[in-house]
Amino acid sequence: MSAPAQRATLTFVTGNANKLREVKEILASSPDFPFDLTNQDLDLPEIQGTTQEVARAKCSAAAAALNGPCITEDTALCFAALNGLPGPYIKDFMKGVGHAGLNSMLDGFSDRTAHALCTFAYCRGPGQEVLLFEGSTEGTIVPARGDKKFGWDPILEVKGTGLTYAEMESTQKNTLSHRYKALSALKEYLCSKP
Ligand SMILES: O=c1nc[nH]c2c1ncn2[C@H]1C[C@H](O)[C@@H](COP(=O)(O)OP(=O)(O)OP(=O)(O)O)O1
Ligand SMILES: [Mg+2]
Repeated sequence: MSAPAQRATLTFVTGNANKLREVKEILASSPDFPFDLTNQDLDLPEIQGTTQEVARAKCSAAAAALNGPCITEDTALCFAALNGLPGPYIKDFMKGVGHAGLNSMLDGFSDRTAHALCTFAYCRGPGQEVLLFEGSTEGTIVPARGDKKFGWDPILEVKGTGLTYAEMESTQKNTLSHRYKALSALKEYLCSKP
């Protein structure tokens, strides 16, 4: 009887326990994912710039710090009326003004639509190219509804569902979310790689 093939390990660098939980939940239904996922929380600088620039810089820094392959993930919340802002700066906005403040920022605008944008970045090691995989989900900014356990989930009502992310079961969020779509793209790449 032959021993089971040894699977390589891929480190997901994040300090966000909810991201890690969702990524594990999504990958649980993907037995074909070609890596065992581990996690490290590294304190990495997050630069200012486009979502792609932020994602590349963070993943390069993570691969250098780990001296090995890794993935990182950046999530932006982009308001149409504000040309995509807060975008990658949503963490500071959440901390600074919270759900009610994010709603107030759109008062005076007729357009309250937004999209959640997830960017996975993959780097094979220090100095190597960073590859990006994006996923986006459309919605509308609404007064908070549902469980307050994950970030801005209560204020994004997902287009076509009538529900905020926070009102959904995790199984529903994990089949239509920005994170699910970006992770599917990453998975497709990793599974097709020779
Ligand atoms: O699905 C989500 N539903 C609701 N809120 C979310 C989601 N995904 C990220 N978030 C929050 C966390 C943080 O306030 C900001 C993104 O900032 P971001 O730098 O990507 O995340 P982070 O610093 O918490 O973790 P990490 O160590 O991976 O950088 O939006
Ligand atoms: Mg961060």
